[in-house]
Amino acid sequence: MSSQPLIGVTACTRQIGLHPFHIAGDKYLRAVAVGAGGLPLVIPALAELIDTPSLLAGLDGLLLTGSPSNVEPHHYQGPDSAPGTHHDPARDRLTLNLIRAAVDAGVPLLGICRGFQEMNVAFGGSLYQKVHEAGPFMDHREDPDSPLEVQYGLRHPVMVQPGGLFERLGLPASFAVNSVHGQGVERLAPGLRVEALAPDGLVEAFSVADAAGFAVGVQFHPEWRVREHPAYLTLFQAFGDACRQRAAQRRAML
Ligand SMILES: N[C@@H](CCC(=O)NCCCC(=O)O)C(=O)O
Repeated sequence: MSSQPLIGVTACTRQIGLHPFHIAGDKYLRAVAVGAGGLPLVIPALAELIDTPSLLAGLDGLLLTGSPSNVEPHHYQGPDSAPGTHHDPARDRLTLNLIRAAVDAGVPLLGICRGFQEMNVAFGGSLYQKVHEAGPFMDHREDPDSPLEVQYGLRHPVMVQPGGLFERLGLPASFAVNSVHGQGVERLAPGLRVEALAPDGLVEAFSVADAAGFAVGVQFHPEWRVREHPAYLTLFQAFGDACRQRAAQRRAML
């Protein structure tokens, strides 16, 4: 039997030419393999065709990817989006339920950027639709005209909050991260514990306080060059360890 845990990776819907596709970025799939040591399995945004309990029973972990699209604001009772905002309602339909079910089932979970925002919404939190217009915050968006290396380069530190999972994982009190998002956590959902903050006070990471397994969301992108950044690697390795533990439990039950 394979020692690689099977890790579901959420897909976005995308029209390519005349055809609709379900896609997941290469960097997420590679980070699952090289950072977490897992076998990535892309999960299409086909909520109506997926039996969630059966899917979760076959998974050792779940990675919620980032995306240029934004969660539709009606999911958090927010005002309508500005005209032209990119949404992906099929992805919302899948992920918001899947997140709650995964945590209930003890499936290890790592949410990145949109995935982190989805976790907050799934548990009853709300989002700033434009962080840069919301008050004391810096502009957390990338410059879309700069090379990818620059867009995903280190932009600001995050401050690890004492007494939490990040501290137990041995992450330093402060480390530098990238920043590639326009939205952010406004009201933190009940049951989420802040793990790290940006210097402007924006929530950059949380864990699900009473989750049976690893359940972490990060606003930054640890999948980017995961092997080159010690804190990114620590997060993916901890996620992979939790997935291997679940895989061993699942095998023991066979
Ligand atoms: N659209 C949201 C989430 C931002 C996000 O996930 N960015 C990543 C884009 C592409 C990728 O790296 O997968 C927001 O703007 O806050």
